Amino acid sequence: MLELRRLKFAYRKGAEALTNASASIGGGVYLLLGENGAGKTTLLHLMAGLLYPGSGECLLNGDPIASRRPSDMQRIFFLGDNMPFPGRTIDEFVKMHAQFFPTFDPQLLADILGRFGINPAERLDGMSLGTRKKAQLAYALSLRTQVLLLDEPANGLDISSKKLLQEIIVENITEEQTIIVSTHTVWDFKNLFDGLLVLNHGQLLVASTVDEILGRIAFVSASEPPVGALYIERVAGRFNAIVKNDGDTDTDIDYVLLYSALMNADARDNIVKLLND
Ligand SMILES: Nc1ncnc2c1ncn2[C@@H]1O[C@H](COP(=O)(O)OP(=O)(O)OP(=O)(O)O)[C@@H](O)[C@H]1O
Repeated sequence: MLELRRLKFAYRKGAEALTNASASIGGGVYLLLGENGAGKTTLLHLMAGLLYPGSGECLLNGDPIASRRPSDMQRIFFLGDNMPFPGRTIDEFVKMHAQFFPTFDPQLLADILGRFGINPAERLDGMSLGTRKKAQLAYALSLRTQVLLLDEPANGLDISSKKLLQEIIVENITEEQTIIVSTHTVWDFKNLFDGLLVLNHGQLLVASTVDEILGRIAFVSASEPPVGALYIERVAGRFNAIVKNDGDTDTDIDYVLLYSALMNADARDNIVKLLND
């Protein structure tokens, strides 16, 4: 379990990049959304122990991650966008680094590399951007850490690789694992997520499971604007709306509509209040 307790962070010469973030994040795959500069990478770095909170805490199983206890560091892996992977080949990189992670599963690495069509003896510096990214993702997933933080994992991947990545994650995630995926392209993995985190100008507006969200609000499409809707968008003559879920209306989550609503100053407060009450 990851817990954020009134977590704050400011870069030396900047405004606060994260303001009073509080949340409890259990197992499952979470989508992390926010505009450019909203604080997503900052939050992932705090969760990985790569940054120290200005105040507040980020806890893993009750331990402050900022203490960087080896037993906690072995449970967390952060894969950034464009991260350098020193070593000539994946095999060589794994020999140098994977030993730090007791949960590393070499069979899973071989399996994922095989499914992506990557030879572990292939030189990393000769790989295309997308192939290198797939090799890095294969390594990250095969570490089987309790927490896996993926910053823009779909960057550089072709359409079939994105589909395959989604399948591999679904097949391999265990109940104890939390995977947080920061991405600007939700539709790449739209059936993958169990939860949602939304940042806006350093404020964590939403940190909920999809089930919790759908228990509070419903997503409807109608030929007339629904009365009392929390947010409405008109698309191709229809009204796509977010409404309060008073009963047990069963709808699918529309991440793009919810995100647009949360970025809309008129709709934001009511929806955030409803989701967090
Ligand atoms: N090293 C740094 N020094 C100073 N300010 C920084 C630094 N890194 C980020 N910031 C600032 O902190 C804020 C949050 O940045 P962050 O990189 O966390 O956003 P982000 O949501 O990941 O953005 P993007 O979607 O563009 O990757 C921004 O205002 C950014 O300018």
